[in-house]
Amino acid sequence: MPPQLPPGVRVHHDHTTSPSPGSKRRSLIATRAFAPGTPIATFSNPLLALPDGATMRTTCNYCLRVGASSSSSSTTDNNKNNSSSGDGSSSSNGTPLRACTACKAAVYCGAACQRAHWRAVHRAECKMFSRVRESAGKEWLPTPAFGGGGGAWALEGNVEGFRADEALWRDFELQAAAAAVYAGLLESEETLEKAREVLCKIQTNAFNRLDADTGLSGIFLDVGLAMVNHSCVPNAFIGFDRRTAVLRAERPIQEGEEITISYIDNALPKSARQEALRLYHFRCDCPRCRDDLDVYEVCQTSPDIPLNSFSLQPDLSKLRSPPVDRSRVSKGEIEAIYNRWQKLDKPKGDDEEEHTNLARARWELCRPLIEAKLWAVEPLPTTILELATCWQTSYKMVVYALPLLCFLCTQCDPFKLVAPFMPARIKSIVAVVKLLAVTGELTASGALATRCSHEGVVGTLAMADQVSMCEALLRLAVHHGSIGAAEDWDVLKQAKSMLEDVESLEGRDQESALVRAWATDPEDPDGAAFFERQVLSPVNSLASFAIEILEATLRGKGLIRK
Ligand SMILES: C[S@@+](CC[C@H](N)C(=O)[O-])C[C@H]1O[C@@H](n2cnc3c(N)ncnc32)[C@H](O)[C@@H]1O
Repeated sequence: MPPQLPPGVRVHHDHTTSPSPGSKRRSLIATRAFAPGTPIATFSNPLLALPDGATMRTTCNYCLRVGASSSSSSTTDNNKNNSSSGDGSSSSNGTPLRACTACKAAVYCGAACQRAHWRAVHRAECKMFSRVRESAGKEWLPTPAFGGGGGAWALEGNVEGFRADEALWRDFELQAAAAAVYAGLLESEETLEKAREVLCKIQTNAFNRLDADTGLSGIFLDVGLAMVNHSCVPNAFIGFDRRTAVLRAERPIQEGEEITISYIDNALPKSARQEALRLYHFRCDCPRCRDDLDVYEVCQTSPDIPLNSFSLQPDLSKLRSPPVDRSRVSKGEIEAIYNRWQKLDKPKGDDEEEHTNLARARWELCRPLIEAKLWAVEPLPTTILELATCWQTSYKMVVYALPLLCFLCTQCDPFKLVAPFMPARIKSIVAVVKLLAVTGELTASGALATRCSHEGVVGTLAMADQVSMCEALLRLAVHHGSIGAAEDWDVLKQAKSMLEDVESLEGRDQESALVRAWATDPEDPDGAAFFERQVLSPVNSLASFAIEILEATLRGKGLIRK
């Protein structure tokens, strides 16, 4: 039985090339045209939706939102006949989780999620968990990442490919044996073979939803969504909202066109992408791989460039012909830089000094990219982002995180992710707003210069209308977030709530009207001039200090006064 597919998509079977290597077998095809950002299809009846092992006790087992740690002494209702709305709508972010009183393995953020999970899967597994708990004599047990059967439809498993990977196959053999014991099944060769096949299918078709910003965690497998193939220049992307996955267009999609997503971080250099795709057992033949294109080359031809008229990179000519000097560094050198960068040891804890030392080593490795101004080429943007993330929570460095994030929003993100509604772009903008809230207070109290020795940063912030900057940036985030993300996405909810706060400030009627005029029509002359002068200009000015701040901090010269 083929999977039940939502409207908007169909499965295409590649019969002609069936067993040939490189054949995609099945693909998901659009049954109508989709504009960038539009939802293509929603998948809300997953075969598997589990927290992963590490987050099992901190994630609601039904809605998969992260909560506070679980309490095993709970007395939650485990009434098997109880029906409920079961929509799992309670937000469990930070909510204490309660364990099922019978098995103590599954945890929930509330009774609605517990009832819904009971109906969906838990009634079939609860007794088994209890039995294993009794025989193991432990208070609680992890849910095995094995279940659901995976055989509801003939999912691709690449079993022979996995079998050829000795270390991984040994791991699958162990997991399969453990799963058979767990499920109380006879450890016959037939059972173990089936279990291994299920593990291969999960590995091939499930999505890992771990995302600290959304508060989502876990493994998600839907047999319809599992028909989407990979491309490093995808035309679609997936967003998760609790137990639902929404497939959205990233680029314009025509009726009859294959829908593709990226299984990996597609901004990585080619060999790193190939390594990341190794577990999927195919050789990618997308244009990025075929011609070994870098992010700027992919960006230059992206049909999404015009969407940036309403963004922090509204100069579309920069996106069409990026100001980079490729002659200074070869693609082979970039591969080598990335490999060396990845091998550097990461600090185990939160020690700021250790993180700065790592950033210093990474920054030096990136020097050829810096000299060629290839700001959006990995591993440079990740080096900057990780440092900015570390500085955001540092009393000493928080102000310096602002130029770094402005730089990422203007010089890196739009080239890496051309569609402005991509969640990573929105996250960076909201991060800038949060930092402006800090610098705004420091400016108002006169304390900014005591926390930042860079006169350019202090001067720019002193001259800026930081509240209007926040308002305009939040409008960008809310506009694009409403296109590319779930309404319930924490970052979007924060942006909406901060926008309400800013709009409710008194004495800003004129500024608010101009921001609104620009947000309604970016071509409106007064609104556009206001955005250019009060938002874009200070954001670009702050961004222009990022590299010298990084050089000064990471090359040990102390922060320069400019
Ligand atoms: C999630 S499944 C996608 C659906 C799959 N084509 C099928 O027929 O079931 C992932 C598997 O599809 C195949 N696949 C995905 N993208 C591909 C691509 N671009 N080229 C060739 N095979 C691909 C690989 O075998 C991969 O392990």
